[in-house]
Amino acid sequence: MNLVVVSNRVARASANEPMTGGLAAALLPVVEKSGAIWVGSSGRVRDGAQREPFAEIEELGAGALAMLDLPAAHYGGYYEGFANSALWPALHSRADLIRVSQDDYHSYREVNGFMARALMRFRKPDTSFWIQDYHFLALGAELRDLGVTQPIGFFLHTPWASPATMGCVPHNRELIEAMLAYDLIGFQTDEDCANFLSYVQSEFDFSIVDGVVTSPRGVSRCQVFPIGIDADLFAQQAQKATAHPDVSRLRKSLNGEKLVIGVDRLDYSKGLINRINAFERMLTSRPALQRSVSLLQIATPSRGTIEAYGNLQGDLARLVSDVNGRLGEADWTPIRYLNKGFRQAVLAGLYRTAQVGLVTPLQDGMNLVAKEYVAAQNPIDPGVLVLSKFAGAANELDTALLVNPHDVEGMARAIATALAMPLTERRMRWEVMMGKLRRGSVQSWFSDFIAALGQAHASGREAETSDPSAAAPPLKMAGGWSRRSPMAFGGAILQ
Ligand SMILES: O=P(O)(O)OC[C@H]1O[C@H](O[C@H]2O[C@H](CO)[C@@H](O)[C@H](O)[C@H]2O)[C@H](O)[C@@H](O)[C@@H]1O
Ligand SMILES: O=c1ccn([C@@H]2O[C@H](COP(=O)(O)OP(=O)(O)O)[C@@H](O)[C@H]2O)c(=O)[nH]1
Repeated sequence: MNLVVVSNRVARASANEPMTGGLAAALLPVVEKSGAIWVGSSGRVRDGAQREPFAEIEELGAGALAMLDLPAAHYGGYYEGFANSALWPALHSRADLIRVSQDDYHSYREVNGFMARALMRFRKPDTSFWIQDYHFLALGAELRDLGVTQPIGFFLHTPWASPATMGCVPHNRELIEAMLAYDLIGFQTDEDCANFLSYVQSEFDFSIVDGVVTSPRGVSRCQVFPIGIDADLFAQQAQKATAHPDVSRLRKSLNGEKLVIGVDRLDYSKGLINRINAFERMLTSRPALQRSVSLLQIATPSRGTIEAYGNLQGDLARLVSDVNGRLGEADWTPIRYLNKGFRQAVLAGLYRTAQVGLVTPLQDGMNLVAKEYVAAQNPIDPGVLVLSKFAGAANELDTALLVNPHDVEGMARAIATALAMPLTERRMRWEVMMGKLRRGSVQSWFSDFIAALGQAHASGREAETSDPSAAAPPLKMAGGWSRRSPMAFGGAILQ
């Protein structure tokens, strides 16, 4: 089978540099092995109307990585604008942070259309397309407009918020209707899938049976596929990484202190302000812990040109400096705060050094850091994961200490409990989590989705041919054509 995977951000196997975000980190090893073509943004833009999109193509395992220069006139409106200042806040239940213009929406649609045209170059008769994330909600519909009748799947890496919150996104109705051009729509959790289906139910008069939506665009199956990691590989990396100079220097610098670790993009969804407040609360309400523990918070800069992110960076820097200034001593800094990224081969060793992993997002699609922290632990003496119940990962990692990230006092208590937890309890909790991580690997996430995509496409086609009303010629929808039959395009029939 030929597979084309599409995402905004891609990762280069050769780069050997810190990953920016879980999507790229998760996809790299599996796409590499699958022989698929992975298409995404190069991070560069190009002026003018491009007849043939410019793509830098390099080998990726048995397949290839194609990095496209996106149109200069639309990149900002698409990425910083509609994707990250309308969809991202809404998907993370922060409709109050939506800031977009009509032009941003136009740019978002332009880039989705541009990507669809660019993908035609990689299309063969047996190609399946797998589109990733909220940057490309309308890409499936754009591909159908170009006559693509092959399987097209979509996976959302973020949460899907309540219908009321998603209803705050400008143009939500036409955008979500366009999503029904996908054969398979994948979510991280049952709650995300249920929220999506209740939006569809409340806005449209389409049949929904067992997660299958039948609309004039065709048949779309909605299903849950929690993304995983390669836990055993991560465990090996962590063991090796203890010899890395960055890790051994950290160990030496601890002088017997315990370590709590947080690793996040600098994003308001990650709950960083509440986390720092909770760590401070733990130290002030339990003075005996002062000097005996510190927090290493890695906060990798992200989407820095967006106002909400810039504000957060300033607020966080001030808060950390205030806590360190008030509580620190000449020989003890309560919070070691870093605005840079580490390669996973080093990160794995940092996780293993820490007695507590602190992962407390206000909302998170999955949160791979939580899974990586668990996988990196020494089985003989594992650390404790303190995990927000609003991270997708909490569904599987339910023997972590689950916390409400809005409850600062509760989090302070949980961190103190984690620091004092006896070995037998730590082992018992860790073994359960590690077993689940092994069973829900990123490899099975990938192959389960691809298998379900084939089935969804086949059964959708079957349903369309057995339903007399589906035998009608392709339906012209407000936003394009249905997938019911190939359409003429540029003088040729594209199949
Ligand atoms: O590409 P960026 O704008 O720099 O952002 C990085 C990625 O952030 C989001 O990651 C999500 O995917 C993870 C893997 O499934 C998941 O664990 C996490 O909860 C999500 O936040 C975003 O969805 C990606 O598109 C970005 O590339
Ligand atoms: O310095 C860093 C910080 C993070 N990461 C990786 O970035 C990903 C973050 O993914 P997660 O799902 O936790 O959150 P996202 O940033 O995608 O919202 C994880 O795989 C981390 O290993 C990394 O390689 N180096």
